[in-house]
Amino acid sequence: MRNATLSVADVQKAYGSRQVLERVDFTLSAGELAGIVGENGAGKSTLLRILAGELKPDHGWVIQRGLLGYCPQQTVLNDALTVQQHLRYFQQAYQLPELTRAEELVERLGYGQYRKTRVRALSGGTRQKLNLTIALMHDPAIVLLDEPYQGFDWETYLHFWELAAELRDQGRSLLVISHLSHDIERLDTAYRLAGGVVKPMVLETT
Ligand SMILES: Nc1ncnc2c1ncn2[C@@H]1O[C@H](COP(=O)(O)OP(=O)(O)OP(=O)(O)O)[C@@H](O)[C@H]1O
Repeated sequence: MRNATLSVADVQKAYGSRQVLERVDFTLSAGELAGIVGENGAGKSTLLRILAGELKPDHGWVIQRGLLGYCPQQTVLNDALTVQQHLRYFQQAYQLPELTRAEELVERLGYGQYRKTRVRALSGGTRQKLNLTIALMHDPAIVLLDEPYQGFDWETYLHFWELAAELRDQGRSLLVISHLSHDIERLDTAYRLAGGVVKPMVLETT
């Protein structure tokens, strides 16, 4: 496939006797905004954790070409640190010379007033904004997002999709996990995860 940045083939995963992923195959390309929808418990987070390298599949392989950004469903934040301290911490982790992009994302997502606030005092939606900022601040080529707009108000939800489309137009690859079928109209490619397999959905064009 043209400019494939993420190739997934024959990925299988069971928890004990429960086979969650039977066989997952798909490819993500540069400049593609894709999504995977599925019912609660279908295995979406399990798949994303495997793609992010956080969980080992029982079988199959994942090939990634380019830097990865991952926004997990559970935020990976420290309650005792402020927003700004998180940005500094991840600046070191990603070895970024400056925080320009991170600052831009903070402004874009509209939570600049909380820079000096400790995470324990942030609302769920604001924590999620920080989680998303951390996933994007190093300008990754491949972006894996697990229900990244949880707790967002409607306006922020729309800003999120604008940002996603912008990254796609800049040639990044995005994979968004969702349990909301109405998100599919915002995607270039939509897949449904059911019965342990991922199948393309036909998108209606207007
Ligand atoms: N660490 C684990 N050990 C055992 N079972 C697990 C584990 N993680 C997930 N499961 C089970 O595997 C199935 C798939 O879980 P997963 O979280 O991947 O689904 P999901 O599609 O992301 O669901 P949701 O939409 O509710 O987030 C569920 O039945 C879940 O209970």
